[in-house]
Amino acid sequence: MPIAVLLGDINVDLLLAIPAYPPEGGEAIANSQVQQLGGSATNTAIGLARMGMAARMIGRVGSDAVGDTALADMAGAGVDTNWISRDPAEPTQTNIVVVSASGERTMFAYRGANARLAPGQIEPDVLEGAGMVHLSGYSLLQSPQRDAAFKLASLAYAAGIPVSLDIPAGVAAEIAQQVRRFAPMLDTVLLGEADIDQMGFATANNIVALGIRAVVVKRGAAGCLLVTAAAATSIPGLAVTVVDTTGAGDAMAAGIIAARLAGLAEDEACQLGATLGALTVGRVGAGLAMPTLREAEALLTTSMTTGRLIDALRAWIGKHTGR
Ligand SMILES: Nc1ncnc2c1ncn2[C@@H]1O[C@H](COP(=O)(O)OP(=O)(O)OP(=O)(O)O)[C@@H](O)[C@H]1O
Ligand SMILES: O=C(O)C(=O)C[C@H](O)[C@H](O)CO
Repeated sequence: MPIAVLLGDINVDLLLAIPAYPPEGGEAIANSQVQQLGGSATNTAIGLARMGMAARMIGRVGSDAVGDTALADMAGAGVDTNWISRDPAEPTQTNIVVVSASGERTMFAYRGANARLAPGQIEPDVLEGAGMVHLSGYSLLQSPQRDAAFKLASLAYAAGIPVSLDIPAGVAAEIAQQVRRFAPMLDTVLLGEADIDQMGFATANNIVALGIRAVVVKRGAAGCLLVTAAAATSIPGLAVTVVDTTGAGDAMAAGIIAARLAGLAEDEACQLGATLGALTVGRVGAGLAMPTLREAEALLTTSMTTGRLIDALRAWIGKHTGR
């Protein structure tokens, strides 16, 4: 099976669940505190590993203890960490993730070592065995990390390897110009419904018109919309109790990439993405909390009992567990 190569942030998320936001200068006492591995592309890499896929991560952490833990956690989950460098001066990014009573996340971050990933770190052999390349939208925020992302996308495009870009909630307007610059090299773009307007596109079809083969519009509890030049297909959301929305988009990307690498159709890939997204909002955080194949199968079985996707998931499980 071809592997996925991912470029983006490697973070430690400090998740604080608060009952309500305080006024500026006030204090919110959290109901709980969880510290765990995070970073959008890292979460997607772990999600892919949880699906039994091979994932190679390109990124940068600090020369600090949290960087050691992040690398060990990723390697322990089965992600190839050989293309991750250490910054001698900047810290591993730590995100304060404030989760409100409705489960919505708001983040505070210093980008530290992530932003210092340089194009010199991207050698052509990073694409050895690659079937897909995935970029996190956070990697388009600043150079030199953005230049590294551009170099990787250019190499992949030249080699005929499809490139996907996930645009996380909150940064769309900031990276709108960069998305247009990267567009000729992109195969698939995932973005939130509200981001389409914020980026000045008005409709998902206008993004497709840039030459992008598939646009996946993330719609929270409503699921997602797959838009190609030929059709728009709605994939409904699965019913779950929302605990924390952190990483839902990252999990969705993992499902889509895994299914595509496994040769499933585009709408089935989105269905698996929506399943992993729904499972993720039902738990605290992302990182090592990314759903497994068995969890995806169990949730999908409650909404559909037959079909190629379920068969494929069962075959995957059989292959990885000998069941
Ligand atoms: N409340 C929910 N119920 C069911 N499915 C959900 C829910 N929230 C998200 N999902 C699934 O996960 C996908 C991605 O979630 P969402 O739309 O919140 O993306 P996002 O804003 O990019 O997330 P993030 O940036 O926090 O990772 C949705 O398209 C949907 O399929
Ligand atoms: O990728 C980044 O830089 C993020 O801010 C993502 C968060 O760390 C978090 O894990 C949610 O995706």
